[in-house]
Amino acid sequence: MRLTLGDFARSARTRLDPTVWDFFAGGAGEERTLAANVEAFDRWWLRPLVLRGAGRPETATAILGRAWDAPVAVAPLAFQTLVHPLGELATVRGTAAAARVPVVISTLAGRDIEELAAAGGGPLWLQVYCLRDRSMTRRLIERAEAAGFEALVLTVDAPHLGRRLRDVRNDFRLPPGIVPANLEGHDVGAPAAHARAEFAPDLDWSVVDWLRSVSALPILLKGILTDTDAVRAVEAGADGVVVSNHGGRQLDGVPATLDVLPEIAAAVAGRVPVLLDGGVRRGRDVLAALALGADAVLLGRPILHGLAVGAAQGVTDVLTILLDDLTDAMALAGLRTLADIGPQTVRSVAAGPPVGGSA
Ligand SMILES: Cc1cc2nc3c(=O)[nH]c(=O)nc-3n(C[C@H](O)[C@H](O)[C@H](O)COP(=O)(O)O)c2cc1C
Ligand SMILES: CC(C)CC(=O)C(=O)O
Repeated sequence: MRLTLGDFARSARTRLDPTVWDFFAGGAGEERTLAANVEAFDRWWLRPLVLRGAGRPETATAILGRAWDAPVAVAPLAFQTLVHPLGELATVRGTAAAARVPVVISTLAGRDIEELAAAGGGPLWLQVYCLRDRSMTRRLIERAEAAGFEALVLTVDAPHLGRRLRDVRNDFRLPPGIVPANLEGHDVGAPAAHARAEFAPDLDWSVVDWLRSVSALPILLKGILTDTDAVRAVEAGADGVVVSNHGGRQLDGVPATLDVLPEIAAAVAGRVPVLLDGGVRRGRDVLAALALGADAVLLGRPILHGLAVGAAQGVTDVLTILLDDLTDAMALAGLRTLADIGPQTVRSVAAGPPVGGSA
């Protein structure tokens, strides 16, 4: 019986080729950051308040003026046809069956943008890897906007791919036929070499103006890890930031996203939404992220695990488990709506026993 996202991870592992598993599961370098993302959530306890009439809590929220059923969206994840032939199509349908929340479609998606927009799912956002070929990047954005995508998520932490040692050791290559469907003529082969050849390695802050000049969609910057860059993002006109270390896949040795969230939320000071990804696996993780300043979180690898186990139904199951767990945690913590969540909702494990508490 699969009751947790960990159960889905274990089932997925038995179904996938070990080198494909390594590509999904792995991180850069010694994977310190990868491990830290998950561990960070265990450094917080929850502080429940009783007799609050919480009943069945309401998880709905609004981000960038759009209603979401819950503060959990699907992170951009490249090459989903590697997991299941339906790839992103199953993810879009499976997500919509669980909740009305956005799915962020990767620049390196395995299915056509137009096909995904026609799939009858919920809101779609486009993740942008800005390519050396700006005209191809622009065309991708224009197609997404024409198809009804609602936001752009520019990934800012990947001038090239981090050094993922599992992939180096496995000499990992995408099988023939696994291609980025929306990048005509791109035959990826080895992902790291493809990224070195095709991603713009020299982006600076002017890229935000460029994006603004080619699209009217809201622009979020994904991969912000400092208050300095969060302020810069807001000043550059970004409509939102995603606190992310790319699931530990880029620069190993950067902190867990949850650890940098408070400084970033304080610097942004409510001017734009703050999203977070990395290591979210339980309802209480969502609570902790919101308590420490996030407006919503993105879910990464567990979506791939759901896809591997049961295509669209697997994605639905993964999201349903997480959202039921969130509702359960809110009810038990006395939180009726997301507005009840704040710094008072959590307590640092490191804080030790309360001063003056009985021994
Ligand atoms: C297999 C895989 C592919 C990914 N592809 C992309 C991508 O195309 N674009 C991007 O911005 N981030 C990509 N990411 C990073 C995720 O969007 C996200 O930041 C990360 O997975 C969140 O951490 P989690 O997996 O611990 O939930 C990818 C991550 C994985 C594991
Ligand atoms: C191969 C990619 C560019 C996708 C990926 O693995 C990532 O972004 O982490």
